[in-house]
Amino acid sequence: MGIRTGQQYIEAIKSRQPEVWLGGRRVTDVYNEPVFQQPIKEIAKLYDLQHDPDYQDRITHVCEETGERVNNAFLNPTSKDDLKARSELFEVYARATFGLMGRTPDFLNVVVTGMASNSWFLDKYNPDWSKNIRNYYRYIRDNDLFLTHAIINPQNDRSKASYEQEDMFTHLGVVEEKPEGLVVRGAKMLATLAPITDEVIIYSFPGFQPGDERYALAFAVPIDTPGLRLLCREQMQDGKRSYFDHPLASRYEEMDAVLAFNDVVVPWDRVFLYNNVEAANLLYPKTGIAQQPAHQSGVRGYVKLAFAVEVTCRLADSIGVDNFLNVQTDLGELVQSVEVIRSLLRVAEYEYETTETGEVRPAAAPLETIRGMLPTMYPRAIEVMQTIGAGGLLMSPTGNDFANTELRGDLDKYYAGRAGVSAEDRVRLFKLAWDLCGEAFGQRLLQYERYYTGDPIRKRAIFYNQYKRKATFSMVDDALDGAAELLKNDDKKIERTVN
Ligand SMILES: Cc1cc2nc3c(=O)[nH]c(=O)nc-3n(C[C@H](O)[C@H](O)[C@H](O)COP(=O)(O)OP(=O)(O)OC[C@H]3O[C@@H](n4cnc5c(N)ncnc54)[C@H](O)[C@@H]3O)c2cc1C
Repeated sequence: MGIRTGQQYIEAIKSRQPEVWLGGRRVTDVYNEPVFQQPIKEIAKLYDLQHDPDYQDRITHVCEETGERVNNAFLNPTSKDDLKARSELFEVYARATFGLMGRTPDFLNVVVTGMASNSWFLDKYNPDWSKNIRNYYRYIRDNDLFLTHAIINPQNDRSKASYEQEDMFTHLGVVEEKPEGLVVRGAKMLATLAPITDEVIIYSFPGFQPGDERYALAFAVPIDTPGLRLLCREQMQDGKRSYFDHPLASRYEEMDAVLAFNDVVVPWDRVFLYNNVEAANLLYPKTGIAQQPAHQSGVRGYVKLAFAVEVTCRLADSIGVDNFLNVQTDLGELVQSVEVIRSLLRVAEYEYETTETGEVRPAAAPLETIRGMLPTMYPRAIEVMQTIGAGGLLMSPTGNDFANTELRGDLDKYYAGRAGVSAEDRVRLFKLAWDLCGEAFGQRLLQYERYYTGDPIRKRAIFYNQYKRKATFSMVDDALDGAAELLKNDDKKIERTVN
């Protein structure tokens, strides 16, 4: 089939009945559930872009194996141009959603492509795993599927390993092997967009210990697999709020869910790794599933930061405060932070690495630096937005107020911005900003930037430790050696105090 249309994606959603729980009730019609409907349509637009003549060549390519057109997320990059093709896709999708939807289909499609093109790694442990991931890659590529993932154990007692938790199957683990597949039980989190996807893939960050064998697993199943329960967080909007009052929250809410597996049978041909602590710990470092998706996240994060900064600049301009030095300094800082991330991305793409098998990966250090810096840069942009918007963020009237002719005169007068900015334009802008910096929707976006791919605190510590293993810090020796050399000949001797 190759690239899907938005309508084909919607038909797929309508055809399935995943076990979705939301606010204490079972959702029986995902497509018509108000909170899911607009996000489904936003994802559908991304599928449609693949058929848009203005975008098709930029975000898709003809697959050598099938001759069909497929998304660039399924491209195994073997050159700098391939990386650029990937980057272009990431940016087109990110700009279509202002970077506010983190788990658009490209993200996990890149993960699976990375696993499949490094299947040699799994081959060492079990040739079936390697064959399974390659077949799965072909299946999602040729059917253009949308995946969610859950790689974290639920937050129970983090001081204990999975096997030490009170109930052996609190964290997702294997109960038994059957002829038809593995039976798995327990939970994983935090599957963003799960209710509106086609499939879920399970794998984990490294950190398994001996004793964790039953939890060391990777597999994929359809999202409506019997026994798989999707426990959604509280919705942040009811799906009925107006586009005038909530121009972003009404469109881009990404539902997150804990996945509870109640004796789910995973067919053997969908098992990619199982009962092997070493393989589970090496999956990330060996298969490029850190770097390739981090490229997507970096581009997406860059667009999201740039968007927040643009909103803040327009906010300041609309009420004439960007003539003040303090405001200019804050805005300058934000624009520079966008430039930092943009530059890091370009460095990552320019200083790419080629693996022994010929896969081209964006450089790890700049991508990891983006990962380390965005969790402070994005919240800072939001803080400046709150500071500059000040009380105005809280006093916006609604679309219904503007529609009321009795009020309209007052609104046009009291809510107008600087000369040339009408009341309606100013209020719409402030509402856009409030969705980002005040609404629960915006708080989730902030938390997303901090945690979407693991704990930034530990990740930065790991980054330093890896850096230290390679670094010699030799400039320090050069400086000390130079001074020691001079000391021999010079009269600037060590001063000694004589009592
Ligand atoms: C909005 C959002 C969307 C997400 N989407 C997805 C998704 O689609 N798929 C997915 O799999 N995951 C997703 N995640 C989950 C994300 O991977 C986790 O939030 C992240 O890995 C951090 O884990 P945690 O939330 O369990 O925090 P914890 O690991 O429980 O950490 C809690 C606190 O304790 C500290 N801490 C914990 N353990 C240690 C330790 N050993 N040493 C030192 N300090 C420690 C941490 O620094 C942190 O401050 C998402 C998260 C968010 C917020």
